Amino acid sequence: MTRFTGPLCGVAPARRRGTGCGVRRVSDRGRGIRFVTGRGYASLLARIAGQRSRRAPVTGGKRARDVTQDPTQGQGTDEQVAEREVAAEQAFVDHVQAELVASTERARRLADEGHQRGSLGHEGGLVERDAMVFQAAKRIAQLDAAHEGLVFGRLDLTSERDPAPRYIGRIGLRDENHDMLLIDWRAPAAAVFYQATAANPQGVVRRRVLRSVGTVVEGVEDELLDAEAQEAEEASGRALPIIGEGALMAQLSRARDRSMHSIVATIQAEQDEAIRAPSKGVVAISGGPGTGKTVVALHRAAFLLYNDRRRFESGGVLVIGPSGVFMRYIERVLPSLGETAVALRSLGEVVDGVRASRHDEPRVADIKGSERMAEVVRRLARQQAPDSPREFSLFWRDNRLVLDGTTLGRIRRQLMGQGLRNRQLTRVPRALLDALWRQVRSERGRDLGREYFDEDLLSTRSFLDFATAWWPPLAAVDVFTWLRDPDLLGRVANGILEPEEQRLLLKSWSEGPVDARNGTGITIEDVPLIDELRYALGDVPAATESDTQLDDVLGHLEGGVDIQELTTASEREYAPRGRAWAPPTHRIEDDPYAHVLVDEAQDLTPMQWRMVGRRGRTASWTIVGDPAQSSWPVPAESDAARAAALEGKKQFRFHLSTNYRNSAEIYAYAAAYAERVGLDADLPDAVRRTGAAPVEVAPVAEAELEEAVRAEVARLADAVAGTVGIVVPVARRSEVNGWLAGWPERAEDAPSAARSVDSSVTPSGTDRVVVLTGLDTKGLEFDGIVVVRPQEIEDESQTGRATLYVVLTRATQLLSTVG
Ligand SMILES: Nc1ncnc2c1ncn2[C@@H]1O[C@H](COP(=O)(O)OP(=O)(O)OP(=O)(O)O)[C@@H](O)[C@H]1O
Repeated sequence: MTRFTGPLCGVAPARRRGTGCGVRRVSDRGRGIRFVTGRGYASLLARIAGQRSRRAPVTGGKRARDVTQDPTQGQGTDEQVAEREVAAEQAFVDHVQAELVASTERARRLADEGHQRGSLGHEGGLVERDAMVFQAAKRIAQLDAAHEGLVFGRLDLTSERDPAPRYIGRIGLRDENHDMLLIDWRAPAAAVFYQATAANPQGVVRRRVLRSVGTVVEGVEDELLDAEAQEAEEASGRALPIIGEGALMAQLSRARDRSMHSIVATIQAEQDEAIRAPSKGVVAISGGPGTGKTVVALHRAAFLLYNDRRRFESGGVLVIGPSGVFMRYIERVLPSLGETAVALRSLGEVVDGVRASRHDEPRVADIKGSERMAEVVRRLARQQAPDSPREFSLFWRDNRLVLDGTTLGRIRRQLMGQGLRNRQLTRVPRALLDALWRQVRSERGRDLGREYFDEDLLSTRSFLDFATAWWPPLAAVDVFTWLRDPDLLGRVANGILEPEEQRLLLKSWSEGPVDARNGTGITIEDVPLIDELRYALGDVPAATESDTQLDDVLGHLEGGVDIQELTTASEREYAPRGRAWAPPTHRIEDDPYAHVLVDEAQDLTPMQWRMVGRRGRTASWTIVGDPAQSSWPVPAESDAARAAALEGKKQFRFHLSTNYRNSAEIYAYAAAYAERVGLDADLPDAVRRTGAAPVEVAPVAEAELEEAVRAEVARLADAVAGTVGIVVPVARRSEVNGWLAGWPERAEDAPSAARSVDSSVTPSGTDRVVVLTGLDTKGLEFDGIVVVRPQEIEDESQTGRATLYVVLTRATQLLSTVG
């Protein structure tokens, strides 16, 4: 690709002629397209510039000098040309911002009007209000999110194609006349912004990225895609100067904070293809570390919502990632693209009402993740509830009626054969009454008749107590705790799990009581087991949760399962930020989504695939992963579970080949490690050089480890502007966190270190320096990484080499290992 770079700011000296932007405004309203061309646009800019100078200056950034009315436009030094270009873009951005304010105001008025209609009180008014408030609130949410860098792109096409620039934004925007000001980046008309290359410019002469802080344009970064066309344009008086070093490098070199940012301005062509892939079947995106798989998948979610809003908003989009830290890392990307109607859940939060954040140790995690657990759980779901009565008897009209173990066993098998256990609740009384009525022999009893008999027993306390205790409604979480009984575990795991495996499981479940809602007593690896149980048992009828009396059961079940909806779609959608978690619905029917996006898919265990698969039986999918980063030791078993979860769906594969995260020096080091330890790694090209090779600190004795780590952390924290991660073996996490909490020079960088010594507590989302285990780092990135005792990380699990490879690929600028 031809690029022109000038001595100061990259303006090609030979290309500084020209008299103005020659911009025209595009409208697609009415018949065809209406243009406001050349002179018209110049006067629009002049008008906007005039308005802007009367407004209070925007704080928080350097304001470019306004030179849009400068008659000498097109002449001057490189710096002057750059300033003029920035000022012209600022004028446009100001105009868009003014429109945004007006548009938000219109949406608010609409919402107010909706509320007023609702207060009229009649039903029609309420329905109408809900619809209006829903639409207006959505628009307001979108527009608020769009305030940051709303306008980020500009395309200048050849005059034959379109002499007016096209502006690309996070959302599309029209002015009050419905003229198009800004094209939504997801619209077909914006695709060329990402797909045009120097080899195939598709009519684009210049692609420009606006670098903004809030609403202030700080600079522009241009790419010249067609030098010949540019010459021709300039010859006819249209100036298209080229400024800056290119947007991508500027973006990649920025300091990292604790959040992932949208890449909407610099999406690369191969990434764009994956983002815009059709919304059917399974889109599988692969690629090595740092190739943008996560960020591309998130932009794809935004694309799908834009493209088929009705389908994906009403059906729901579920984004699944490995951990709570990771979900917090990515949570701003979609709102910054104007999309809020997406459920973000870590693997410990996939099941409604269950929220686990702690991992089991690798040996236990391997057992719990294995497909063999599905059969263990199936058997568990058929067990009789511990402490439930084993027989029943009563005298009725001269008869002794008895339900003994054999009779109850027969009834139990018969009911189990008819479907899910909780769904049989309505059939239990009749089945028991049938067996009892058969024993009524006395004339006195028979003469009263069956109907009388049923009614009499259904109002007999001892019978009701027996029936509800013998066949209680069972919540999955409660049944899950039965596994803590060694005898019961031995029965259901017989022939499936070795005694040593059972011992490990019992040990993992030996800690205190369980409260699944806040993760007490359960791990991320337990969640798929609980889900499996939910599906094996069937839903617990909501009304029986607090009251298990049979008459309540009957009352609710005779007329069909009538469970109150606990949250509405709009409640879920407009939950305040940071509370994406929806209250539990407990309904299996509420599990499925219209689109399921799985990140770090290489790590899903077979049991997790079963759990996730249930959420997407009829969905389209996006799955991203890199097999070389997998921490599951039996890939074939996981592949089979994944294939079963996606059965019958067509797969579309995309591969990303450039590493945008690591410096070339760091990635060369990580790739050499992967090769040395025999990982079959997909090795992308790292495009950015820093000149800073990774540092291996000579092995230190245990007594000197803290000081060695402290020195490296200090060196990196001084050298980089952004985040620093200290990555440690699992067994050292608390210890190293304690060190960090005690280093006074890091008090400002790591204020929450003292609070998060317990490994189940994740470090705060704003700390600049944090301690993480190898597994915690999945999907994250830091400017600097200090790896403590890498050999121990490698040795601590069967897949320790893959984990260490992940760790070595997390740094953007500096990497240090302390052996
Ligand atoms: N086109 C792009 N423009 C700017 N930055 C990009 C681009 N693509 C990716 N990045 C950046 O590269 C980094 C890595 O992206 P991301 O985390 O999505 O990669 P990944 O393939 O999921 O990584 P891994 O598998 O190693 O976790 C992020 O900082 C992301 O913003």
